[in-house]
This record gives sequence, C-alpha cells and structure tokens, in this order.
Amino acid sequence: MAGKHAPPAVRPDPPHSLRPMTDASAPATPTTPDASAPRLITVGLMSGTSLDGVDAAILTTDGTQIFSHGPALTLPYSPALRTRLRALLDEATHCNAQDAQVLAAEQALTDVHVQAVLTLCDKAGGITPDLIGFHGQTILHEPGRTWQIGDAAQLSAATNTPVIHDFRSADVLAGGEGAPLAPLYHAALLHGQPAPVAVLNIGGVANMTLLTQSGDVLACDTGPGNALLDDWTFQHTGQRYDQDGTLSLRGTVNPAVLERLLDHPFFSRPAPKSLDRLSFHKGLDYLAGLSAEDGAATLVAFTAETVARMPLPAAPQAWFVCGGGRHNPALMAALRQRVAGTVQPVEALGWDGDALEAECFGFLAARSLLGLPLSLPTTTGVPRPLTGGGLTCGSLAPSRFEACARLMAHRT
Ligand SMILES: Nc1ncnc2c1ncn2[C@@H]1O[C@H](COP(=O)(O)OP(=O)(O)OP(=O)(O)O)[C@@H](O)[C@H]1O
Ligand SMILES: CC(=O)N[C@H]1[C@@H]2OC[C@@H](O2)[C@@H](O)[C@@H]1O[C@H](C)C(=O)O
Repeated sequence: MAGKHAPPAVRPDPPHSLRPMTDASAPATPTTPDASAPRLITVGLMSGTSLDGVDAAILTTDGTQIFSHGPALTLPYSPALRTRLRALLDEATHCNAQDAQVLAAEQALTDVHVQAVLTLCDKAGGITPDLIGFHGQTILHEPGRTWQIGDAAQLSAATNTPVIHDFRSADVLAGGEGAPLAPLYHAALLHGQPAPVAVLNIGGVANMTLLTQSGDVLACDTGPGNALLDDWTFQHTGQRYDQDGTLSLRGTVNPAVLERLLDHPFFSRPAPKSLDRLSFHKGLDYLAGLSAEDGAATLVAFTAETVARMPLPAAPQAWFVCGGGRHNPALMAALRQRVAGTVQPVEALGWDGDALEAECFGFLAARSLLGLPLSLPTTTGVPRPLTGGGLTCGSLAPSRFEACARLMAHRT
C-alpha cells in the first residue's frame, strides 16, 4: 500500500461470481452528477505491472463527470530501479514493510513519483493541483493480500498537495479482489456510448470493463497482458518488449502449447477475479524449445484467446483498447480475429490510451475524497459499493490545509 510501513491488507473470505447488479440502492454507473460537488484538478499517478515507469496525468473532475484531461507524461524507471523492483516481486511474499530492500525500493520509487508530479505541473503551466491520486507500485497481489509500496506522506510534503493513496485495501478487507479499480472510470468515460461496449486494458496484466445496455458495469482481470511476452522477448532478444510486434508477427502459434497455457485454474474461476503480474509465470516453461518468434506468437495468442473466452452476459459491439498492448499490431490483429465486434484503440474516442490508468487514479482520488464508491460487487466482488483510499495531508502549508479541510466538508 502506498503508505510507509503499512502491512499488506488481508482479506477474510474467498469470492463471488459475475452477475449484473441487483441492488437497486446502488448506482451501477457513476454518472449522476452532484451539482454541489467541487471541480478538482487532480494529478493521477499509476506505475503498472510492466515496471516500465510512472504514468502521470492531470484530470479535472467532480468524481462523476470528467471536465478535462491532460497533459500527461511517463517517467521511465531507471534500469537499476526496474531491476530492484523486479527482484522485489519475486521475494515480496517473504518480505515485510520494514525490510531494508523494501524501504530502499520504496524511497527510490517515491522519488520518481515526486519528480513526475513536479515535471507534470510544470508542463501544465505551473499549476497547483487540488489533489494527487497515488497508486504506488504493486509488489504483491494474491487472494486476500494486496501490497503497493510508495511513501504518500513524503509525496504530499514534497508537492505541498493532499494525497490519496492505498486505494485497494478497503476493498480487500471487505472481501473484494482489490482489483480492477479502473471500471468506474471506464464507465464514466463510456457514458453515452452505444452498449454493450467494452474497454480492454492491456498492460502487464489485462483487464476489461463491460458496460451493458441496462447500465451495469461488469469487470475483471482477463488474463495475461504483455508481461509474459516482455519476459520472453527479454530472454530471447535482450529487448524489453516486442516492439511493434516484430517478433510475434514472424512466428506461428503452437496450438498444443497454447492449450496448455489456457489450462490454468484462473480461467475456470467465476468473475470478478484479479491477477498478480507473476500469476502465469510458470507458463514460460511450457514454451521451452520454441523459437523466439513462435513463442512470442503463442503468447500473443494466449492474451487474445483469454479475452475472447471470457464468459460475458452480452457480447460487446465495440472493444476500445488502452494500455501498451494496443501498440502491438500482432496483438490487435489476434484480438480482431477472435472477438465479435470492432476492436479499436481508445484514441478512436479521443481518449489517451497511455494516460488512461493514471487519469483513473486522479478520478478515484476525487471519489475517495468525496466518499463515493471506488468498487462495486460486479467489479471486484466486494459485498456492497465501497469507497476506499487514505488521505495524507499532515505536512501541508497552513493555507493548503485549510483548502483541504473545505474539500473534506463535501464528503458524504
Ligand atoms: N510499440 C509497442 N509495441 C509493442 N508493445 C508495446 C509497445 N509499446 C508498449 N508496449 C507494451 O506495453 C507495455 C507497457 O504497457 P502499460 O504501460 O500499459 O503497462 P502497465 O501500465 O505497466 O501495466 P498494468 O496495466 O498491468 O498496470 C510494455 O511493457 C510493452 O509490452
Ligand atoms: C493489483 C494491481 O495493481 N492490479 C493492476 C494490474 O494491472 C492491470 C490489472 O492488473 C488491474 O487489475 C490493476 O490495475 C488497474 C489500474 C486496475 O485496478 O483497474
């Protein structure tokens, strides 16, 4: 969690199943505006499972409507930080928050986030945001536990801005998966689009949101995104990822290996469900003996096939794809072959597919400040719509603290 020394959240019970929302008291989509809600200039920060760097984006929102978005930027991790975080992912189950290696990674990570906020605010003309949404770096996510590192108090002090962090713990503690959290942002963006319609995020892990004709928001992680392909590409070429699909486009899918990869218990579990970056890692062993190209083509097919095989109550007539995977033509072609409905990058709707997750955490920060739900039974399996996130603002200058107190008065 993005708060220093906080232990990983522990979830008491296992999950639920994919179903439309039946609780009429719970709003299915976050699209009913509250005229008295303040318009907040937020900075959202997301460092995803690909370990490529920090995405930062400005979003003006009242937690329901999106008034404007951009600019945005990505601050890449240094190779040293990437290596340190990658090692931490492998060891996180045996670590606690005070271990020297965790604290060292957390400090380096916080420094990058501070730099990202300051650079972005400068790029936006020297603005001072009302609020920062700081996701932190996930180093562990498994049933009952989720752990994001990053020092929210330090970020708040360095930017003189209130910070919302630790977005996933409340959901996990209430019995939810803690992920995905992007669906309410996807739903807000999709407002007015012909349904059923889906947003598919292909990052290290892939997740989707389905907005149905009746306005229900259904979501889950679908399976691997790019993480396995990144690792395979690195092993075989020394490149961090299969840029523009050059490797996978030259390969042939191995159907036997693909079926073996698909024979993973995650795919027979009902949704909502979520994944860790390393959930399918052992699958790389099944590719032993394949050429670099055929292995890459098979992993692309694995990602696309798991999306296509998701049991959905209604087939989306359009899929809008965000995250780095949409830059891979092999992956986009594999999706188009397998799903009914059109498949387009989210830029077709005028959205920024590289900044979307960062924007999401600005949106969720505003919702957290206002006490609005971040997750629903149909998105994480949480028993009821639930808010979450922690507010850190203790070291703000007095004038900023007063502004923050005024905002808190809007909390429902
Ligand atoms: N030009 C490209 N060609 C092919 N793949 C690309 C390209 N650009 C980015 N990618 C892929 O996108 C990945 C980064 O995606 P993204 O930034 O969405 O991940 P993330 O935000 O870390 O993940 P998550 O959504 O799981 O948190 C890279 O690791 C790479 O696999
Ligand atoms: C635990 C965690 O960090 N999960 C990420 C990851 O990356 C993609 C997928 O797995 C998604 O579940 C989630 O991120 C997005 C932003 C989410 O919560 O919607």
